Order: sequence, then C-alpha cells, then structure tokens
Amino acid sequence: MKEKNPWHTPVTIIITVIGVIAIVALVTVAVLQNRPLAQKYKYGIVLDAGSSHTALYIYEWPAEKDNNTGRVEQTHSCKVKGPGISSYASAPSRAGESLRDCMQEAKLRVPGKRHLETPLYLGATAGMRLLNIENSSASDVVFHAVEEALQKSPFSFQGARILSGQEEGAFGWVTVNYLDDRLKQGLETTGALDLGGASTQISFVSDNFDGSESPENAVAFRLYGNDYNLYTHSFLCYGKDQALRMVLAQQTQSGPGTILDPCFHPGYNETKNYSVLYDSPCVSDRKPQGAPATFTHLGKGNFSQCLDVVKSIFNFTYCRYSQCSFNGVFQPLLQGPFGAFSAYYFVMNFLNLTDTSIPLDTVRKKLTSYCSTPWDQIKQQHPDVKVKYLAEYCFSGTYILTLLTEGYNFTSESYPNIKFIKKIKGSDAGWTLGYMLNLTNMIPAEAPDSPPLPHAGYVSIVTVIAILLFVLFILSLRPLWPRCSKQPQII
Ligand SMILES: Nc1ncnc2c1ncn2[C@@H]1O[C@H](COP(=O)(O)OP(=O)(O)O)[C@@H](O)[C@H]1O
Ligand SMILES: [Ca+2]
Repeated sequence: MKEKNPWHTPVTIIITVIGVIAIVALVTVAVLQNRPLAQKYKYGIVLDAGSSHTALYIYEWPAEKDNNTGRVEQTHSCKVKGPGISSYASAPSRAGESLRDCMQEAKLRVPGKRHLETPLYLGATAGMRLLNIENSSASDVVFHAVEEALQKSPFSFQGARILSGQEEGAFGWVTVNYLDDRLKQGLETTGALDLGGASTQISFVSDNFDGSESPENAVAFRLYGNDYNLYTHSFLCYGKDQALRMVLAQQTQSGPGTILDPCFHPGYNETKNYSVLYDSPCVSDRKPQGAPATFTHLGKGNFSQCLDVVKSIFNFTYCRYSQCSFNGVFQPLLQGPFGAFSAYYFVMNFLNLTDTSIPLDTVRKKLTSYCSTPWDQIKQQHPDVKVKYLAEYCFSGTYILTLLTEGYNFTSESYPNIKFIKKIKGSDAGWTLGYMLNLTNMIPAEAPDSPPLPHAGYVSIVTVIAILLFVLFILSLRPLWPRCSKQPQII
C-alpha cells in the first residue's frame, strides 16, 4: 500500500491556495491604494500689467496637492496687443477692451468646469505707479475700466492693484527660487534681477543683512520651515525706457533743436517731440524752458561716450549707510548666484551676450563695435526685429552694463555669477508666479510632512513581509511534512 503524501491532503492544498490568494490580494491592495489618482488640475491666472505691455499667465497644479512643493507650472501665456494699461489714461475703456483676446484664450485653455473656481489677479507695476504719482484720479479710472472688464469673465476675479516695488522684487525672487526647487530643499537661494521699462528690481539674501540698517529694504519670509531675510529694492525710473528718457533729458537740458546721441547708431535720424519726451514724472521737472516743439535725434554710435552719459543719471556722491548701490540706497554685499530676467534677457540675448563667462572687457569691445555699426546696416541685418527695440539695443546694452557694474557693484569676479534667463523649467521668470503662490497660500511656512517611504519602497516591503509570513506559516506546518529518510516499504 502506498503511503499517502501529506502535501496532498485537502487541508494543506486549501491552506496553500488561501495563502497565495492572500499574498496576491495584499500586494494588489498595496499597489492600488497608493497609486496616484488620475491627474486633475487646478488653475490660476495672473495678468502682469507692465509699463510697456500686459501679459496673461495661466498656471496649473495637481488638484490633490495644492500646497505641496514645486508643482505649480505655467501652461500658457498671452501677450496683450497694444501698450501697457497706463497708456490708456485718456481712453480708459480701451484698456479693458485690450484684454479681451487674451481673456478669450484663457477661457479656452482652462477647462470649463474649473472656470468659476479659478482665481484671476491683475497686478500693475511701475507704469501705473508713475501714472498714480502724476495723476491719481487717472490711474483710478484705468483700474475701474480693467476691473469692469475682468469682472465679466467667468473666472473668480480677485481684484486689480498696484504692486509696491518691494512686492515686485520679492515675488520675482520667490518665483525664481520656487521654480529652481531651492526653497523646499533649503538650498542657497538665487538673487533676482528684474529690468522693466519703468522700474528695476534687485533682490537677494546676504549674510550681512538682517534689515536693521535699512528696514524698508527688508522682507522676511518663512517658507518650508526656513527663515529668509531678503534684501530688495526697486528703483523707480530706472527701467530701461525711463532711463532712456533721463539720458535724453540729460542731453537736451538746454532745449536744442538737434542732439547728437552717442547711444544711437550713426545714421539714425528721427524727429521727436519735447512734450512726449518730458511727459513722465521721471523727467518732467527738467523740461527746458523755451525749447522748440521738436528736436532732431541723431545717432553718433560711440560706446564710451554713451557710457559717460548713462553714468550721469546715477548719483554716487552720498550714502548715509555703511554701503550703497546708487542714489543713496543701501545695499549689502552681493552674495550668491543671480538670475537676470525680463528686459535683461531680451537685450543681452539680442546682443549675443547671455554668456557671462565672456569677460567684461570683451563685452565692452563687442558693444563698442555694435554701437558704431551704421543704422542702415543694423536694419538690413535684422528686418524682423521691431524698429523701436532695434534702435535702442546699443543704449540698452550700455545701460545694463552700467547698472550692473557701477550701480549694483558687480565686478569681473562676480559678473559670471549672473545668469541671463527667460524661463525656468517652462515657466517665465517674473513676479507673477510668486504673487499667485503667495495669495493662494501655496507655499507653506513649515515643511510639509511627507510619507516616510516612497511608494515603491512601501510596496516592496509589504511584499517581502507577506512572503516571509507565508514561509513561516509553511514552516509551522512542519509536523505534517513527509519524512525525508526512506522507510522500507511493506508490500
Ligand atoms: N524683445 C524685446 N527686446 C527688447 N526689449 C523688450 C523686448 N520685449 C520687451 N522688452 C522691454 O522689456 C521691458 C518690460 O517692461 P515692463 O514689464 O512692461 O515694465 P515694468 O516692469 O517697468 O512695469 C520694456 O522696456 C520693454 O520694452
Ligand atoms: Ca515687468
């Protein structure tokens, strides 16, 4: 008689099958439970009403992870046709109308079912700051017109306002460091340099700055459990368009009929209005008495003379602090890497000078040669570039170099710490993202709790433990195991 194999008893077979099913079920649950849900996104829209133009940015982030880190991304941007909203002071309703096309685009880009819950912000910068100084009721009327237009959109309009210079600088810094994932990881931060048309901002963290020497330049943040004492300053009138007005005003002090401008190409020849040139609080007090209605603006194309006249709009003579940048404004020692965006990027990119490993002497040589190139030749070489921009790149390059080296005190050693950037990981560098993150409370003050194990680690550990338990269980059935030693068989 054959001895019955104990493994083949119905009990052990059932136990084994149940064991295998249990392990499969356990692992399946572990995998499914922790599997990321199908992605659903939330959206936010910010309108950047700059001095020269308005742009709309749409941001999106996974719906389940609002205040998790580094997950907000720009999905779309739209450039509003026409000038900045501050230019519509005399026809305010057109300021509202100008936003229509971009708002229409936003309606198509944000899924319909998210429209009502999508916050919409409009922030205005130095153009509106200047209009507000010049004529505050005109700026109110412009705001009223854009608010009326935006309230009609299906989005959740959160208001239109002028950002302070500190906010503009600080939010630019937040954007750059958020996109670079530096805040969440508590890494050394990157300073932010923003050049607009009407103002320019510098923001950075410096070990020798705690805000005590100049509290108006200090912004304190607690982000992801780290404290930051940010130095920031916005120079009103030192955006490149207003700086150009100041440089021209410098050369038209006596109200001449013709000026020979070293910052414009030889052969450049345009008739300009005195009233238009001096129509800005940055220069209005300097309007020459008894000047003719117009002047002829001729180019001379001389970089070193251009440098001199550009330098003359900076005041380095007084400083009531331990150290200053210019115009008596406190600035601590420069520290760390810097990202320079907006017009810094546009200008340096056009001039092929975004590579900051190019020595400053070489940059000067290139500008010398570029500025002296005849205007006809420049136009011929760049038929696709807007003539207004094209005419000003020599001035703008010279201005940027002066602002960075003479103004902010970058040296040959520290200049390579600057990176000219337009976008970081697909999102534009600028104040808008930082502004939205702040207003939606999307950057927590404390570091968020994260699960102790990543998903894959969790699943592997559950699987290993399940298999171990099963093996232990099998071992516990040992008394039922068949004997190993061969027994004489009785026939
Ligand atoms: N392609 C370009 N080339 C040169 N300059 C540009 C280009 N695009 C934009 N700009 C300039 O960038 C600046 C943007 O400033 P803006 O944000 O409108 O003003 P602000 O920030 O002072 O309110 C303007 O001086 C504008 O002329
Ligand atoms: Ca700007």
